[in-house]
Amino acid sequence: MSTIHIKGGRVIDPGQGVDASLDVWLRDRKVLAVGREGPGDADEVIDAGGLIVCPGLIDCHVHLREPGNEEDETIATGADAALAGGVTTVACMPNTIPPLDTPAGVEYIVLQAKRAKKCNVYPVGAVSKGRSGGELAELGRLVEAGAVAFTDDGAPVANPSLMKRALQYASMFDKVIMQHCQVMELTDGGVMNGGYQSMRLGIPGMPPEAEDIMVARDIRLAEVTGGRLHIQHISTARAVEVVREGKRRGVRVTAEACPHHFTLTDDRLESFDSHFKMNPPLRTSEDVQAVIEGLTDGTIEVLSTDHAPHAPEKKARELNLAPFGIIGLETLVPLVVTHLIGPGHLDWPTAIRMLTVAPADLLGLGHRKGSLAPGFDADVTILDPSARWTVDPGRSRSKSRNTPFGGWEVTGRAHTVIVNGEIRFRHDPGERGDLPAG
Ligand SMILES: NC(=O)N[C@@H](CC(=O)O)C(=O)O
Repeated sequence: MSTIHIKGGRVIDPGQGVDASLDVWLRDRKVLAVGREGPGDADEVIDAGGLIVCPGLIDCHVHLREPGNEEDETIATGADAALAGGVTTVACMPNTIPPLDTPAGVEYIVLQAKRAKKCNVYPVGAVSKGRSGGELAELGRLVEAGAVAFTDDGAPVANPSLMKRALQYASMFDKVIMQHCQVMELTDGGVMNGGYQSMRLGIPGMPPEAEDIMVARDIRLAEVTGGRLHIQHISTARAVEVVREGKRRGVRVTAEACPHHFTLTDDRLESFDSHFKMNPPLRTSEDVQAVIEGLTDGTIEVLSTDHAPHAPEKKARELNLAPFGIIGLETLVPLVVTHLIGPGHLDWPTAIRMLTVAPADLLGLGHRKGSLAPGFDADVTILDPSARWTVDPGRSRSKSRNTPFGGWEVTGRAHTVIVNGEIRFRHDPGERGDLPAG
């Protein structure tokens, strides 16, 4: 029976409506108490003075690459990068090789994550067999094996009839269909956002309407089926507006935004640097502003990373041949602090909600994760809200280095991370890249 006492921190637990200087006690892999009085006999005491103590952060959109592309990432390395980013739970995407479209594939992820003993990993199953968009996967069997949601991420579920059936069938298990919204016929061969910059640079574009159209289509399908729809990595102003309007009609639609879509714009591609190549692509400043407004007004309720590691030699290829995607687990917190909380777009409780109780509810984990209520899992993230440091790709715990944020001076980082009642990450003070306070 081990007890951890986290004392003197600012406890922010939006699920419980808590934002106060309180102590937290963990015992036997569960939250024991949050308050000013607790058991005196702790095995470990953590001084959280000047720090933020919150439920373990949950990232619902992470590519771990295992099985099949272990040269980019493994479950162990990705789950370790999550810890360094303050993330205690990830939902991993099914675009592995083979894809997660069978119970055995889902069970493999669960087993490998347990062996790694880093962050918690929950598999997201494929919607269609082989992620081919042709035939529904056996969703019920995938749920039994441990799938917490379904997506064909990396590809849309393009066939509207299949999408409609997926929404209907998944709702039998109260699971969400996460959609990568892209009309492929409009983006074929595209490398960056389609618009003024792509024309100016002579780079094939992916027009925003490729996202807008599928978002609108799928919201209508969710409306007629009553199914649960989640819009992944939303990136366009029109998509945000369509989600806002769908919510007004009572449609069961949620949405997530990733840091690159609220910090970067498509003019960055003038560098022809593939670290600015991801899908959906970087959009215009109007789109960035709309994503921020969507976060501010609650249209977008989840923050995620779409952590998409690619080995350096793959990203070193010329722009139109390099794969889409960037890593993000270790820059999530600093980019949220620096570019959402710092400028006043979000307050701390709202930002923490988007990384705890909101993704927990999305993944059906809200009864045990995403809050510090007594009896909940002892997953705790302790953040240093004022730490200033410089992003150094070479120090990432990911196997890959493909971040566009290298060299950025940021504020905020993970201090201590506890998973299942065990301290699994401590930031070592004076680490290279730390900047003087002030
Ligand atoms: N988001 C990305 O840019 N890349 C994703 C797949 C995808 O969604 O295209 C990946 O798996 O690399």
